[in-house]
Amino acid sequence: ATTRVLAAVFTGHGIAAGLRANLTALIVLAAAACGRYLFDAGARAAAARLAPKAVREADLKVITAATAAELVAYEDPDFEDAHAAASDGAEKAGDLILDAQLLTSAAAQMAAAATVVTVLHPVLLPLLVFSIVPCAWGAVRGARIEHAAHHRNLGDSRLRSVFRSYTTERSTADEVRAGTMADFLIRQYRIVSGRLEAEQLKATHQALVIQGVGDALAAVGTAATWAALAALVATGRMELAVASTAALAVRTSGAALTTTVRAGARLFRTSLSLDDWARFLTVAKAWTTRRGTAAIAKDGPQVITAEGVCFTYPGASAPALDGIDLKLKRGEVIALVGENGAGKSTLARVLTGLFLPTSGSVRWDGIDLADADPAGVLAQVALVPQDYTRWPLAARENITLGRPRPEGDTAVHAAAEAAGADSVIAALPQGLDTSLARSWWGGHDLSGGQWQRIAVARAFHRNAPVLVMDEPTAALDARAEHRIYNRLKTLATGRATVFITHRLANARLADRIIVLSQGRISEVGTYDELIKQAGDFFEMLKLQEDRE
Ligand SMILES: Nc1ncnc2c1ncn2[C@@H]1O[C@H](COP(=O)(O)OP(=O)(O)OP(=O)(O)O)[C@@H](O)[C@H]1O
Repeated sequence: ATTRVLAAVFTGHGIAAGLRANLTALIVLAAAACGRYLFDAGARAAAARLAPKAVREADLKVITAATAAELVAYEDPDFEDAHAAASDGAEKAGDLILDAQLLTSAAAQMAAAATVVTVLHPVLLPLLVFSIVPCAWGAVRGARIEHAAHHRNLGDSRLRSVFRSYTTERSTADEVRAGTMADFLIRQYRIVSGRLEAEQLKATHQALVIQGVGDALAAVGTAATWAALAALVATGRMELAVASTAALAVRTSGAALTTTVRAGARLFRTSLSLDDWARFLTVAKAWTTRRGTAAIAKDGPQVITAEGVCFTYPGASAPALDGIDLKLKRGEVIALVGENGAGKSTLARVLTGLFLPTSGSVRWDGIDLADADPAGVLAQVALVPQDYTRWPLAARENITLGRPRPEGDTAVHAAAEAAGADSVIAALPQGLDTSLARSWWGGHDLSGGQWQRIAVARAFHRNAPVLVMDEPTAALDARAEHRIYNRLKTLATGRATVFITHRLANARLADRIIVLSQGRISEVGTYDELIKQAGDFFEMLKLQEDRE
């Protein structure tokens, strides 16, 4: 149709008459242009609708895989790097849709133009291909080089964003100011940024050289196409109107080529990021499927036994736990004491199945936790960790953690009362409905000790048969601490309870005290027995009493 319209224009018998005679061709051209516009707009609209959904689903996969992985995975820097790359990849999932749409439409345009060129004269096609291939090669190689640099930079990128958030976030704002740390942190930020930029610049240079070679070869191909076209016209083997259509097609395919190569290279880079996303899902799965499916009794274990338990953190040179043997019965309260770094928190995590021992075993009623269904195990555990989280949620959700009991708020108030958090809730403007997200409008904040009472209330509310509290009263005033330990005996009835404390007088209420030293059990006994032994425990207690 284009050739017929052009021929009508170029014949010299009057343009209007020529066009009138070729009205059908003109209508075909107009319809093709409108059709193209409509299809293109439709494709863009569809891509714009799909892209955010793709990002959401990809991100949810990362979140689900990360939360299902073993806790110890977070101790492995490779897992963290893979996680960062996957989060990056998930964000690019939307680009994948948009780039794929752009690439498809550009490729369709190029294919159409190439078909036209071939129909007009077959010799033009190989020349056109010669102008495409080197350009595409250069772009793909360049994208690969830049992505490899991005990969090498993953650790530093993570470090930089950590520096950034530590420097500017509310939780660290007081230390940054009181410690006049801002200059130091900004200097560190600059150092890491410098490393990142140098690596990126090196990669960009390499990519530009490769792309330059590809583009130069492609330019030779394009020049050859134009030369062939000129030769065909000059030797009378192609009419001028046909040559004009061919010239239009070559121009169209040239423009489409540029878009195709750009979109293709971007798509390729995005696909490499999605490779990272997929790789993380595999890595996380490997950290998920390390346990069995044996079912734990629904009402929790009667006996927890640790035999020859050793635990070494990934990458650590020395074990944090070394040959621990221990038996904890339901209804018993055990206090774990020892110096900083002795292994108390690690042992608490191993006994509750949060970590699996590197060697040895932890059994709940004879079932090795390595063979047990992890969800079934953790459903029986209530844990107050040393570093509890100040969830940006309402007070109610900060205690129920999204798992309300059938009794509703009655259970929440009972748990709060046992943890001494009832007075905290009573002072909140909207009681349990008060948002504890200070950074958001209308949020309310609590003091360190008030937060700790809420954290203890969480564990009490969970009403699980295995209760583990890691320094639950470290931030509490004397009265609040006294109240919790007074209540503990009652709350521990029918449960297996472990608490970690540095205030050794609190260990008096435990049925058994276990003293840890450098990952080993150094003493075991009741409070009175350990005092009689006059060993480590007695010595630490004396030091504490003398100080007080
Ligand atoms: N993520 C980790 N990677 C490597 N080593 C770790 C990690 N966490 C703890 N450790 C090491 O494991 C040992 C035991 O740590 P753990 O936190 O269990 O001690 P703790 O007795 O609870 O100490 P504290 O009284 O200070 O809370 C320490 O030597 C510590 O340095």
